[in-house]
Amino acid sequence: MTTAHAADPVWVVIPAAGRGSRFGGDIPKQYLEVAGRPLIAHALEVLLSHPRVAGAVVALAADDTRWPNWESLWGKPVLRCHGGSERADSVLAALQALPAGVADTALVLVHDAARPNLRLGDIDRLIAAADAHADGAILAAPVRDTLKRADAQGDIAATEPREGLWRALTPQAFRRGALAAALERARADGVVVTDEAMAMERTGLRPRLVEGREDNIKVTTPADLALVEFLLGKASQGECE
Ligand SMILES: Nc1ccn([C@@H]2O[C@H](COP(=O)(O)OP(=O)(O)OP(=O)(O)O)[C@@H](O)[C@H]2O)c(=O)n1
Ligand SMILES: C[C@](O)(CO)[C@H](O)COP(=O)(O)O
Repeated sequence: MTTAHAADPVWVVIPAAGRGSRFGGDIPKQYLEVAGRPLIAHALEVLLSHPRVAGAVVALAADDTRWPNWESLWGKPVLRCHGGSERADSVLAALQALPAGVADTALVLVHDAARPNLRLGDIDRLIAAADAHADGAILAAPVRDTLKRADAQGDIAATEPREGLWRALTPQAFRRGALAAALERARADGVVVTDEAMAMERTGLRPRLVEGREDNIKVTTPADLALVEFLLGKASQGECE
């Protein structure tokens, strides 16, 4: 498998077609206003501000009425497509919606719309790792807590070893053609992959883990919102770089 060259343009895919069922509420969480802007705007803008990034495709729900019709940000194209019933379907649809001139060897960064607190330093290190590692790379955070397995009653059944365990974050960086093929293969096998790396691992590849910021959190429940609001406020003041 070929590796990307350091000057090649990188494209961004943002899965943003989720319903936010765990979050609840009437507004899909990706459109909740946080630190003065919709959640989806924060990560999209920091990704598009990176000099290697050429543009983005955002996967939206077919009945999405809240997309602000951005067609470009930072002078770069922001395209959109309809997502699917699973996150992986939305990612695959966005890969297929990339402009025709984007090569199969082009590096694509897949990033959750629900992760607004992304920093340029993490993007830099992820792209550098993916440029150099043919199997791709993902941002991740080492598990620092003791892990317990629950029984049916919600009591502790076991303590699981945490050595070598990491929490997968996003962006996850892979080459367009290889990622699309891996996602199509998982779909054909009837396997729902929960991240892009899982699809690539299924084909025998071993993507590189790149330690990312612990505060690159995914807004999943209302409890996450206050923390993200605080973190984005600090980021806007130039802190926590
Ligand atoms: N069919 C789907 C499901 C999820 N996503 C996106 O994938 C990201 C991470 O998913 P998650 O946090 O689970 O979002 P939701 O699926 O909306 O949340 P829930 O599982 O609570 O419904 C989100 O940006 C979400 O919009 C997507 O594009 N298409
Ligand atoms: C892709 C991801 O954010 C990596 O941790 C995670 O798998 C998304 O899970 P979700 O249940 O779709 O939010």
